[in-house]
Formats: sequence, structure tokens, C-alpha cells
Amino acid sequence: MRVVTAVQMRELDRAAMDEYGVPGLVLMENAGLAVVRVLREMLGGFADRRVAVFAGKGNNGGDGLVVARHLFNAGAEVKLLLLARPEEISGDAGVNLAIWQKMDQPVYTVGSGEDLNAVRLFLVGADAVVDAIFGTGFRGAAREPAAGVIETINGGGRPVVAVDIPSGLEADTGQVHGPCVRAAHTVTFALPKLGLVQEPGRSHAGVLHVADISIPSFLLETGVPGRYLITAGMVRGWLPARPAWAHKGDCGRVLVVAGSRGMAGAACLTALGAARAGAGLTTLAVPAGIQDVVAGKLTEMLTAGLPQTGEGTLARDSRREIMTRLENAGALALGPGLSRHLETVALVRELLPALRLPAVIDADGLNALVGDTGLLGRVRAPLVLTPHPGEMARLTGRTTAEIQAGRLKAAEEAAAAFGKVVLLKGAATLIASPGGFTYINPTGNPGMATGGSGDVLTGVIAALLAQGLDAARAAAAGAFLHGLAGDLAARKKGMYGLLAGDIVEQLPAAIARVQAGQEETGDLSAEKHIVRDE
Ligand SMILES: NC(=O)C1=CN([C@@H]2O[C@H](COP(=O)(O)OP(=O)(O)OC[C@H]3O[C@@H](n4cnc5c(N)ncnc54)[C@H](O)[C@@H]3O)[C@@H](O)[C@H]2O)[C@@H](O)CC1
Ligand SMILES: [K+]
Repeated sequence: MRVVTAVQMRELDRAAMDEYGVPGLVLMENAGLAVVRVLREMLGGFADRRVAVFAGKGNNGGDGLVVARHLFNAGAEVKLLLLARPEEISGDAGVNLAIWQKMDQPVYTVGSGEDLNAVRLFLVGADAVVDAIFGTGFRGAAREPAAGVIETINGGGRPVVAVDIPSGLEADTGQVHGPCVRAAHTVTFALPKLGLVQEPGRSHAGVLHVADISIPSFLLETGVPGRYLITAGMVRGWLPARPAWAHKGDCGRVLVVAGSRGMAGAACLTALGAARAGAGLTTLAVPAGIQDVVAGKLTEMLTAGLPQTGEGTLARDSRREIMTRLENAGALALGPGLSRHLETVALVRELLPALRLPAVIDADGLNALVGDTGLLGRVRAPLVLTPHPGEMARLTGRTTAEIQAGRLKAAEEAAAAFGKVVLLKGAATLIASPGGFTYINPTGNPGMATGGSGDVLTGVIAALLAQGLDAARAAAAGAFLHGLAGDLAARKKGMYGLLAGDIVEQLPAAIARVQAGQEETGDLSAEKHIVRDE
């Protein structure tokens, strides 16, 4: 599903109106009706229900006026609070305000901090609150009186349905610079806005509904370079069909090069991730000193012991054997647990330009590139780089805080600069490709922030590369399935005690759910973010 900026959304609205003659009032009416549908489901009907509608002076407020009218007609007791003087409301919103006034319905206005007591009283008796204060036209931090009203709404504890985006949220980044409505549901129009699928905006939005407002569907069409929310349907379409006569060699061969003395676990988790994500054959190559350890833990895969340094890390002269083994592989996973030993770093730097097959580079594989990312320009093979924010900061010479404040920009710039697919880990993992496609992952939970979780992901992506997915899709599908497996694991065990091995265990179930069409967006429960078309 495509995800847009406020400017892109405005352009779609404009095209619908100017090029196809869909009147703005029709768009606004449809927007309001979509919100009413969600409210009806939430409240189980409107008779004897009290709803407080907060409307700002722009078109978002206009949507709120449509909601107020339909709620009134359906029998609800509606209180309308305007955060502007009535004469300031113009255009389509003004038309809807005039209808409301001609229906002889009262309009309360909030002009100063003193009115907040009245707002509090409104909230006490309300079964639901409609937030139509700011939409995509909002910038920066809310000024008074809106700021106080938003804080009062949040303090009121009533369930809020936000119109288009929670008021106070920056539509393009998901950042919050002042008070911001915490919604139970957000009904967004035509397409999700970027801020709704990235943190902290995602948490403020609650359950996300994407509603059709009659913009011609081909204007929203997918397939062009841009930003996409990964859905189960997309992943299903990318996964290769496995013929009945499949032989293990047909399903992808992965070579995992990982581990060092004391870090055998990272190597094992990577190999298990690959095997559980459907690689037909997985070989785990580690420093010779830990081969017995990993072989003892893994019964279904081959292991290889490579020349090692005195410290038990991969030695530079293991390169020849790795290259020979790669001749029989479809993809390489390189990095987890390798250590930052200088000789091992030199090995990674020599290996990359020699690669002729797709590879995932993670953890110490990435650390080996710090200070020499120019090397990536000499790598002809398709690569997926999978940094967490700290690794991304080291690779790009910035701070972790800078990366986190502008994750999308950081991932897209890195993909363009390196000419490789970059997967930036964290809540709402981002996958940016040099070709201009960016994918945003909706699956996963905070319980997955546990040691070894990233190693599993590396293995999953390698397995998908070996099964023929291109680098960007392998990374996107890998992130989705890994997150879904983590959600399934959290459902069974809770988030606190979740281990990376629990994610591995749930990978087959996650893949099966996606293939069976059971998961439309990867969400398992209504407590979490759900996207569904109305
Ligand atoms: N034809 C269209 O463009 C449609 C627009 N729709 C709705 O219209 C919304 C966009 O409407 P608008 O562009 O009128 O803008 P908004 O209604 O989002 O709000 C803009 C208003 O907020 C004020 N504002 C911005 N930042 C502020 C701040 N930090 N503190 C205080 N005030 C601030 C602006 O001065 C302006 O008056 C969408 O989110 C959607 O809900 C829908 O009705 C569908 C059709
Ligand atoms: K809003």
C-alpha cells in the first residue's frame, strides 16, 4: 500500500477535483461518512450516545462538521466545539458549518485557556471524542488554544477517533513537537500518511483505517517508485511458489559466514533463521575453533570450520575457502558475531568486491565498513545492509539521535549514497533501495529488542535472496515475516521473556499465515496497529 506525504496527498485531492471534477464537498462528505462508520462500530449505534466533536478552522474541521451532522441525524447527542470563530471558517468547511447552523444546532467556541473547564465538562459525559482539529495542513507545535484543548482531550480518558491524522502530529515524519492527540482509532483518507506508520505517530494513531473518499483509484495506483507499507498481500505475491517436485537444491542454498570465539550463538541463530525461512540447504561456516560447538547445536545443517586467528576469529586466509563454497550457494549472510578483529575486518573488506552473488551484510560485517563505505562502490553483487540505528550512525558519521529523528531520510540517503539496499532496524523498520522504492514494515513488537533477533533477520533475508527475490523485496519480505514471527511469539510468551529462538520457532507459522491469506497487514490483534480498507 502506497504511503504519502501531505504534499502528495494534496496533489491527489487536487487532481481528483480539477482533472476529474470530483467536487471538494463530495470528498469531504465521504471523509466524514468514513469516520461515522468507525464510530458506529465502536459505539454499537448512536441512539443515546454522546459525542464531542472538536473542529479546527481548516478542511479537517470541515470533515468534523460532516461527522457532527450525520451523528445528529442518526440520533446521537452531539456537542460541537469550534477552535475558531465561525466567521473564520470558509470554503467547503464553511458550507458544512452553515448547514449545521441552519439545522439550528449550537456551536461552542474555544478561544482561550479559560474555556478549558467547559471542554473538561464536555468530555465527562462523552462516549466518544472526534478529533478534527488539525489534519495534513498542520505544522510544528500546536499553538494555544489548540495546545490546551489537545492536552485536555488526552487527560479526559475518553476514546478518541482522529480524523485523517491525530492533531499535533507531523504528517510527513511521525514526529511530535508539542501536545498531540492520542487516538484509539484514526481514519485516514485515500492513503496512509507517512507519519501514521512511523513512531511515535504510529502509537498516537491507534488502530488505523484507510478509507476510500472517491479519488479515482488509478491515481492511487501502486508500482511506481515511492514509499510503501508492506502488506501480507505484497509478501505473498513475492514469495516463490514451491513446485511439488521441489528438490532441496531448488529452494535456495545459503552460506552463512559468522561467529567467533564466544559468539557461536549469533552464527547459529543466523543459520536457523535461513533454514526456517525456507532455504533448502544452509551451510554455516565459522572459525574452526567453534565448529564443534555449532555443529552440536544444529542438527539439520552443514557446518564448516575455517582458518582462524589466535583470538578465535576468522583469519584472512579463510577467504579462499569461502569463495570456493560460494560457488555452490545462492546467497551469502555475512557478519553476525564476526568480531572487530583487524584481520577479520580485512577479510570482509577483501571479500565484498569479489562477491558475485547476492548477500546480506550485518553486524560486524557492517562495522568492518566503518570509515571505508566507499568500498561499496566497487561491489557489483546486490547487497542488503541491515544496520540498527547505532550501526547506521557509525556508517554515515552521524549520531544515533540524528538517525532516529529522521529515519526515513537517513535510510533513503544511505541507499542512494551506497547504491545498495539499506534496511534500518527499529520500530517500523525501513527498507530503502537505490531504485527509489522504500518499504515500511508494520509488523513486530518491542519484545523483539532482544539479543540475537537481528541475527535471525539476517538469515531470513539470505534465505529469500537464495530463493530468487531481488534485494529490496527480500529485505522487505524478510522484515515483515520476522516481525510477524515475533508477534506470534509474543502472543504465546508475552514480550518480556521473548528470546530470539522463539522468533525462529514461529517463522514457519508466520510464512504459512501469509501464504494462506490470514494476515492482511501482519497484525494479530486490535490492540495493535491495523490497516484495513473500509
Ligand atoms: N480537498 C481536500 O483537500 C480534502 C481535504 N480533506 C481534509 O482536509 C485536511 C487538510 O485541510 P487543510 O489543508 O485545510 O488543513 P488543516 O485542516 O489540517 O489545518 C490547517 C489549519 O491549521 C492551522 N495550523 C497549522 N499549524 C498550526 C499550529 N502549529 N498551531 C495552530 N494552528 C496551526 C493553519 O493555519 C490552518 O488554519 C485533511 O487532513 C483532510 O482531513 C478532506 O476533507 C478530503 C478532501
Ligand atoms: K485530526
